Amino acid sequence: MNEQQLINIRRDLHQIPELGFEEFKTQQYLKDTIADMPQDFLSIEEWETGLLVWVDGYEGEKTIGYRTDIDGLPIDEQTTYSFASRHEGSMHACGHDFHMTIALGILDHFAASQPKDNLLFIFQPAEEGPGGAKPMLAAEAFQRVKPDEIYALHIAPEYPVGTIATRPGLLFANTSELFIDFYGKGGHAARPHTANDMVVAASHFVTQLQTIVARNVNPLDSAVVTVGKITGGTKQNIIAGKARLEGTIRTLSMESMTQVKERIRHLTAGVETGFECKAEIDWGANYCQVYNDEELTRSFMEFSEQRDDIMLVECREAMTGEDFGYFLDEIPGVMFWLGVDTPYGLHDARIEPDERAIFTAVSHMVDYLSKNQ
Ligand SMILES: CC(=O)N[C@@H](CCC[C@H](N)C(=O)O)C(=O)O
Repeated sequence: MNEQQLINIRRDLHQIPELGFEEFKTQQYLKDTIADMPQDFLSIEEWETGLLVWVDGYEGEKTIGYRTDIDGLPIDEQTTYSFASRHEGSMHACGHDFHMTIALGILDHFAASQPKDNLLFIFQPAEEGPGGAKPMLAAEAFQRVKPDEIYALHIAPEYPVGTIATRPGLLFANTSELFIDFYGKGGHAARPHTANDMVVAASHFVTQLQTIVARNVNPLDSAVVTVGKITGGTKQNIIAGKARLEGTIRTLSMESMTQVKERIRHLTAGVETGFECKAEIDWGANYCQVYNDEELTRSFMEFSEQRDDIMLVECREAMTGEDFGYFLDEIPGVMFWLGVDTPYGLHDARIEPDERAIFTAVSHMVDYLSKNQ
């Protein structure tokens, strides 16, 4: 594939973002694109809305996996693109259109030029939620072709194009979603004494949540508790009988995750008592940390450092979550950041990553995966 073809693919995919396990058009687009490649060494299997694409190696003594996520986010796009999302309310705002294009670019190379090792290209649904990696790993279809080592990347807005950033060991945090419903008693805005206001209860709770990171978690073991959404009530002059908080927890250790959840349970019980209401907690999807294999990561970093067109950064760990962590929990491998140089962060409706990063990643991974040939 030449550079223009890669850009066209990225722009096509950008227009059809779909949420987790609803990636039907995306799956069809991937299948159609792969069907245009030489087929001699390829076999393709569908898993839910994802794909597993096997490339037969000429020696085939081991199998190397390369994983991309394929889902979009529920965001109203605000870019300046002429090829903006055609799916109202959905957007590729976390770079999965880049990730897929890069995977297709690498696959296209090896479909035409048989690799020494077998390669498995994993097009995984639902990274943003509810999490496709865990069920995919457990699936018989995956276990049959399970690779011996595995790689993945994530775009990084803050680094210039040409940058690869990673580190041996912990790269991304443990995550848990957080949903809490508060149930009280609605009423007339002018008669608060006859009602039980869940906007007030939920507001107190959000303030109390801030004490967990400030006062409970060891300051040397970082954690984040973010409430990203609050809903409650129906009208300005009606007291809300119900309020809902939606958020996420991030920790660098499982011990802190257990501790944070325990504190949330206690604080919730306190609000139930203090405000005479009922609360229900749902932890949603939980992702395990992304932990890079130390030896493979050092070897990948050494390889990257030798390249004139790559600026290698040994970065700090991040509080981002990624269900690629489940693959790394079973298979040694490496995840890395790819610089795409945009002032807007991941999950920002205005993000416009620099497309030249696609060529950097394809050529780097093709060379890396060819290094033992
Ligand atoms: C790379 C990235 O942005 N990943 C997401 C993963 C979502 C995790 C889960 N749905 C949660 O919100 O806890 C992230 O938000 O870090």
